Amino acid sequence: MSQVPGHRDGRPGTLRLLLANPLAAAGLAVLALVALVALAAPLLPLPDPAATALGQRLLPPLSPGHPLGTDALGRDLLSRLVWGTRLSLAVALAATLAAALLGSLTGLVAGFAGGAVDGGLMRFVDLLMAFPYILLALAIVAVLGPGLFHALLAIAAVNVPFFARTVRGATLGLARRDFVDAARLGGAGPLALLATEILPNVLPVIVVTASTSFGWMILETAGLSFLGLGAQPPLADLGAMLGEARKVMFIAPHVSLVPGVMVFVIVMAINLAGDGLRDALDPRLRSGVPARPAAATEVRRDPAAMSSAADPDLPLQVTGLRTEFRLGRRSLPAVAGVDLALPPGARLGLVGESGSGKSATALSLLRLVPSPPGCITAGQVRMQGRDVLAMGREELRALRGGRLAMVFQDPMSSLHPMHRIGDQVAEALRAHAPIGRREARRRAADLLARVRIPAAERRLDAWPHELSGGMRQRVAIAIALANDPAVLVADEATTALDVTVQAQVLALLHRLTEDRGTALLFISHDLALVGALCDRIAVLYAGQVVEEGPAAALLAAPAHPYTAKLLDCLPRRGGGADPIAGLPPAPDNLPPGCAFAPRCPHVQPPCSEGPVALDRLAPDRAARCLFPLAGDRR
Ligand SMILES: Nc1ncnc2c1ncn2[C@@H]1O[C@H](COP(=O)(O)OP(=O)(O)OP(=O)(O)O)[C@@H](O)[C@H]1O
Repeated sequence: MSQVPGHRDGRPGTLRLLLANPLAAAGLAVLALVALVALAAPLLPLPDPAATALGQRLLPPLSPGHPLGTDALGRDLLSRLVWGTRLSLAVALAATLAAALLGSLTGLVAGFAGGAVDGGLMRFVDLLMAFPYILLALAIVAVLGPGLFHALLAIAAVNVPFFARTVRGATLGLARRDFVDAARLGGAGPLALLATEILPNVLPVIVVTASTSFGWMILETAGLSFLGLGAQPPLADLGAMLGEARKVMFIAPHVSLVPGVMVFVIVMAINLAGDGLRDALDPRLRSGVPARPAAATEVRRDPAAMSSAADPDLPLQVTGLRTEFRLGRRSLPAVAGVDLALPPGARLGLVGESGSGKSATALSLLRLVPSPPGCITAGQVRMQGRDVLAMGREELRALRGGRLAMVFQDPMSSLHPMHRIGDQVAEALRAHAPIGRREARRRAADLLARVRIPAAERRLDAWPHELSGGMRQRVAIAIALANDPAVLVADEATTALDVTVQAQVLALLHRLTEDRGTALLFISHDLALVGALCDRIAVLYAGQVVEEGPAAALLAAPAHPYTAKLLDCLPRRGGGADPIAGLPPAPDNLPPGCAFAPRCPHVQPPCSEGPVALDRLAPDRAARCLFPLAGDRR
């Protein structure tokens, strides 16, 4: 793939992202134009903005020599507008920089240091915020005396608290995060932590706060000048122009309209550009257009390449599924043509190394891969014959958490911390069935009992943080089971649990498939765990199934060298594990031929010649290998 110049990873830069957002680009263009004209004011063939000509008072726009007319003293409005804009922009910019610097520093120190430092600094900030800001600014100017510089100081001072509070909030959230603790453990001092760990994360917040405050500062400067406390004659910024125009507002409205429209245009342009900047600076939104992920993964399939062999009896049938992540001009095929079939009550294990595409496959089934950057580009996901990838919004909403449910790795992030668990289970029930609160609560208690939560009735009122990790995962499973799903997808659902709890959750999942005929897709990197639970296993490598078959047969005699190597990685009693040499390839940089060839101990020249198909070895086994292991080679 070709790359965007200047960006190693091919992602678009901030400016390109900003320009890709039409509103932000329009705001930026208007702002650039206004700033350019203001900067070029001394070079433009404009009359002196302070030169009065009483004989030419209040000329209307389009008068000869005065395109925007004149004011009450006969001064040229166009010239005053350009010079006034220049002054307003300069004051607002200086005040923004001063407030951003002082406020951000206060917020950073308060949020990072905590304790008495935080208390002292924030009480002072609260004190400043206790006064209406315009009153405070008036008070400051009253003490210092009128004048543009004093207005600048007043406006900067009243905006310090906004920066301080915003930056402190962002810093507080970051200061106790694991990556900061890791840097602290690595020996970084407080200053280094602030500069290298916290500041880069807070910077987008500062930039966005500054960009929105800039608009406010233009209005505030205009406000003070309008009241006669800012720019003093003959100097005039936009606010002073408005103040002077007030007296002739009814006989010559254009005199106030000219600066008024300019204030409106600048403030709108700044807000639009500021919004776009916030999106462009957020690395999570950098992967394409600056937008938040859509409610469902985008599907862009070639209709001509759709297969039609649907089996209406299968709870889940995946054919040729292909999911890509589009990062600028790069395209990472995380799922590269996956086929899976789950009959009722089946337990299919999906295993593979980190990055092999397990989660991307699982999320694609529910169309939960974030778009952008994710996009499903080929294949079908059928539930009882209906193609999930062709479903509309409502149908998809009913399906998720209904017939097709999912359990994630970390129950703490899937459970809402502010709702009692009984309410969360009841909500899952009520989202899919028209039942009352009392009935939902009764069924919620049944569900908690079904997932073996002791004293289920009492636990309904517990908060997520009051439960152990294992209990939380059971609640997540209870929510997934609320609507008796035909298919349950469990993505690393037991990875965060200790072995005894893990065994209990596995037993629970096993019983579910046996008792209710729920088909289970169990995703894990742990082959032993998958072997203990599942009746079939599919091994994923570089987004493709490389081997599939009954669990016992596949574990006893793997056919693909990758499966064999994965088995070697399992710790053995009395001996260590044997890790696989090398690293999995990047999805967008696969070797020609078999993706495992560069790491394969049995590689032969034909392996690197061209794509390798998933071949049937027996009626119920398949491997994507030209030289599958057999007999003593296994
Ligand atoms: N939001 C994303 N943007 C860009 N690339 C992504 C994104 N999510 C996943 N990928 C890439 O897709 C590939 C597959 O990732 P996936 O999360 O499916 O792997 P996995 O097998 O589930 O790994 P793990 O076991 O570590 O969770 C990886 O190369 C990963 O870097």
